[in-house]
Amino acid sequence: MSEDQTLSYDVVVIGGGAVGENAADRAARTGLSVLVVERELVGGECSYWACMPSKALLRPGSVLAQARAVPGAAELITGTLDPALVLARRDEFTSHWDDHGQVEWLESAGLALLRGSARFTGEKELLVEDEETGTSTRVIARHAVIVASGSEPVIPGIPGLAESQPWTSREATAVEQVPGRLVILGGGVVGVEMATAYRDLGAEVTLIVRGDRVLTGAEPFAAEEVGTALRDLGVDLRFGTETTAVRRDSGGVHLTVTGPQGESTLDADELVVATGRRPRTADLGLEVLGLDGLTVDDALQVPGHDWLFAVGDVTGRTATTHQGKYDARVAGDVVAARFGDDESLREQERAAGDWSRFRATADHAAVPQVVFTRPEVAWVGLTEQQARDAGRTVRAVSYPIGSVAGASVSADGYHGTAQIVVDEDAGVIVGATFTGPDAAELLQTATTAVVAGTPLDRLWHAVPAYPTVSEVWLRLLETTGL
Ligand SMILES: Cc1cc2nc3c(=O)[nH]c(=O)nc-3n(C[C@H](O)[C@H](O)[C@H](O)COP(=O)(O)OP(=O)(O)OC[C@H]3O[C@@H](n4cnc5c(N)ncnc54)[C@H](O)[C@@H]3O)c2cc1C
Ligand SMILES: NC(=O)c1ccc[n+]([C@@H]2O[C@H](COP(=O)([O-])OP(=O)(O)OC[C@H]3O[C@@H](n4cnc5c(N)ncnc54)[C@H](O)[C@@H]3O)[C@@H](O)[C@H]2O)c1
Repeated sequence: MSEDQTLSYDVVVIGGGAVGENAADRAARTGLSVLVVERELVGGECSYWACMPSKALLRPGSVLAQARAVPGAAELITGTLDPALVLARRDEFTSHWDDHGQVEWLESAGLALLRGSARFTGEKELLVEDEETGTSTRVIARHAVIVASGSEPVIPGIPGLAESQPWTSREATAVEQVPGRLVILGGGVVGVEMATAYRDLGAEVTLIVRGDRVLTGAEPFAAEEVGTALRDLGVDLRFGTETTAVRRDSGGVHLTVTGPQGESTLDADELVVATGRRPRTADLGLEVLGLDGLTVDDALQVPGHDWLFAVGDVTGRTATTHQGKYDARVAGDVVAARFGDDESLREQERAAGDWSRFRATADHAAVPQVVFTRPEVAWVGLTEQQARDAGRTVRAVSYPIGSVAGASVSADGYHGTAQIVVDEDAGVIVGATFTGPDAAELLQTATTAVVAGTPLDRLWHAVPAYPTVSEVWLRLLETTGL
C-alpha cells in the first residue's frame, strides 16, 4: 500500500463509535478542525452490535411480560413472539448495518471523516490504511489525538474453543436464524441479557457460570433475583461449571464441562462467548510512543503525553456507552479549551477541579449501570460491600417495590427490590440498586442524589407523585428512620 496523501488537522479522533463521535463534536466547539478516523461503521459497536440491537431483541419479551401482568390486557395475549418480526425491528434499529445516517450527522457537525485503520507512526503522526480502496494516508495532528478505539471480546484459551467458531456478542446481536439450542459462556451482563433474549426468541438456552452467581458486579440480592428469574424463564443455569474443551462438527458444538455433578458433555447448535472484553489497542502502534496501554487521568489525558487523550472502552475506565460519552464530553471540552484560542476557557480549564465540566469525577463515585433482564437491574455508585471495603460506615436500607401503590397498579404481582446504601457519617446516599419491571427508570433520581451528595433530610422534601413506582423513594427514606 503506497502513501497517497498527507492530511493535517488540529485534532484527530481514532474511532467513530458513539464515544469518539461525541469527543470530536465537543473538541470542535472552539473552532478547531477535527478529523474522525473509522475503519468499520461510524456509530461503532453500540449502534450495530451491542446496545441498540440487544435492547431491540429484549424489548418485545419485556412488553409481553408486562402486559401479561395486567388482567384485562393479559387475556388478549394468546400467542408468542414472532422471531422474524423481532429481528426485522432489530434491523431497523441497526439501520440495516448502514452508517449513512451517522456519516450525515458527522458532516452536519462540521467534522471530517477518513475511512481506514489508524496507527501511530510517531508523536501526533498517524498512518491510516484503507484496505477496501488500497489507499494509505499520512495524518498529522497539529494539537491532539483522542483515541476512542473501543474494546474487543476476550476468547478464553479453552482447548478447541477458538477453532469451534464461537459467536461473540456481534453474531449474537446480528443473528438472522435463531438457533434451536444455544450455550452461553459467562454470566456477566452480555450473558444474562442474551440468555433472556434468546429464551424469548424460543431457543433452548444453557448459561454456564464459573462462580455461584451471575452479575458479580451487582448487589448479591439483585444477582440472585436475576438468576432465579432466568431459571423461571427456562434457562438451564449452571453455576460452578468450568468448560474444559470445545469441538464443532456437522452436528453442532460440543462442550466438555465440569460442574457440581462431575464431567458431562453439552451439545448445542451455537455457542456464545460472553467472558468479558479488553481494550482494543493491539494494532494502534502504541509501542512507537513507548506505551503498552492507555491509562488516563480525570481530564482523560495520558500522563506524560500532553497531546494524547483516550476515552470510552479503550481506557478500561468505562464499559458503557453513557459513561464513555460522559468522558468524551470532558475530553472534548478539555481539548477545545487547551488548544482553542478562547483564553478565558483555557484559564477555566487550567483552574478546573473535581466536579467541574473539565474533570470526569463521576467515574469514581457515581457510575450508573442498567441490565435489561427481567427483572431489570439498575445500580449506581457503591454496593454495600464496596462501600465497606472503602472504609465507610454504611447502612443498607431496602424496600419491596411491589408494596407501593404505583407498582401494584402497574402490574399484578409486581416483584422488585429497592436498596440504598447510606453513609452514616455523611448522611448521604453513596449507592443504590433497583430491580423489577422498568427499574431502569428509577435510577436517575439515585444518580442525581449520589452526584449531588444530597443529605437524606433534604431528599425528604422531594415528594414522589401518587400513585407512581417512584413512591418507593418515600418508603426508603421512612425506612432509614425519617
Ligand atoms: C452486547 C453488548 C450490549 C451492550 N449494551 C449496552 C447498553 O445497553 N448500554 C450501554 O451503555 N452500553 C452497552 N454496551 C457497552 C457499549 O457497547 C460500549 O461501552 C460502547 O460501545 C463503547 O463505545 P466506544 O466508542 O468506546 O467503542 P466502540 O463502540 O467499540 O467504537 C470504537 C470504534 O473505533 C473503531 N476503531 C478501532 N480501532 C481503530 C483504528 N485503529 N482505526 C480506526 N478505527 C478504529 C472501531 O471500528 C469502532 O467503530 C454493550 C456492549 C455489548 C458487547
Ligand atoms: N446493559 C448494558 O449496559 C450492557 C450490556 C451488555 C454489555 N455491557 C458491557 O459490556 C462489557 C462486556 O460484557 P461481558 O458480559 O462480556 O463481560 P463481564 O465482565 O460483565 O462478564 C464476563 C463474565 O464472564 C466470566 N468468565 C470469564 N472467563 C470465563 C470462562 N473461561 N468461563 C466462564 N466464564 C468466564 C467472568 O467471570 C464474568 O462473570 C461489560 O463491561 C458491560 O458493562 C453493558
